[in-house]
Amino acid sequence: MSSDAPSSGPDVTPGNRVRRGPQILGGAAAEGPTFDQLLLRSDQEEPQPSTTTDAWRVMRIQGEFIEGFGALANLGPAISVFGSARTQPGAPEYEQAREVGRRLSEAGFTVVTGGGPGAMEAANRGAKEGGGVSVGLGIELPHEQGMNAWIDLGVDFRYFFVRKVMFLKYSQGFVVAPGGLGTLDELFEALTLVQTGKVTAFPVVLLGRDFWSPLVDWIRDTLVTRGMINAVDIHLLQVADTPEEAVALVVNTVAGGRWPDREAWDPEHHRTAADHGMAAGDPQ
Ligand SMILES: CC(C)=CCNc1ncnc2c1ncn2[C@@H]1O[C@H](COP(=O)(O)O)[C@@H](O)[C@H]1O
Repeated sequence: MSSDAPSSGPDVTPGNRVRRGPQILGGAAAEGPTFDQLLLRSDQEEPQPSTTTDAWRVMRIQGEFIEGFGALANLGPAISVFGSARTQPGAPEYEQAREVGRRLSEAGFTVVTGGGPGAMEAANRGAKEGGGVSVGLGIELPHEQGMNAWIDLGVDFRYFFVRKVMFLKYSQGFVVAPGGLGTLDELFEALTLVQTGKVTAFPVVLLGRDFWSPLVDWIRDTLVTRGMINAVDIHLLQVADTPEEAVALVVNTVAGGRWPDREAWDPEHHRTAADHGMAAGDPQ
């Protein structure tokens, strides 16, 4: 598919490595409240009929996990790319996310995104341009936008939390482009899971030093200084200036196995990233 191909629909030509083709699970267009909204609203606000009680909802949530696991089970090595839904085509951030998608697919990774517009679309588009497999894990939203046009395998989720499990379970690392609350949510979910040892060897690379430096500075100067996190935790993040650097960091970390190796880390002596050969990814 050429880089200027119209966004007319996913390329599911024979020979695509994902034979499953586009697959939409769960709800698409959301008329009325979404499933997440129904789950999270208090039953006190409005009495619920028995078929929409939380107990029944658990069965639907379970079904969504089963469908998601089934659809994604054979994905192979994958990296998730997050970033703003509002990044416009042609913007530097869009082109960078696109290059990340392309470089990841050229390195043999499936590219997973939230399936939406902006940086998600850019990364999916880059993945297709690089000849790789492009996956979108969509979410039912009050104002549904639909999956972007650059996806081989699309799975729509009703519940944000189910979808977040899929990102973590089926990718080996995250590249995070500039974004807003949704992007920060995905970023901090991953960091928390690594910090608490629920996930190991999971690189998280922030793309765009200008954008991310104030956050990294705040984490170091406030969270570390005030004892909210350990000094070593800052090394859970790696910052990249360019798509090339971001992809190199994430790919090398995945290839290297366990990172951050918290057992080998010596918090007492606050060893630097350079001691571990991680200077390239040291957040400055
Ligand atoms: C323009 C607009 C609001 C479109 C919404 N359409 C979306 N479609 C799919 N995933 C989304 C969407 N909005 C937010 N997300 C999730 O949150 C992240 C982006 O949120 P944000 O724009 O940084 O906060 C994405 O990585 C994605 O996983």
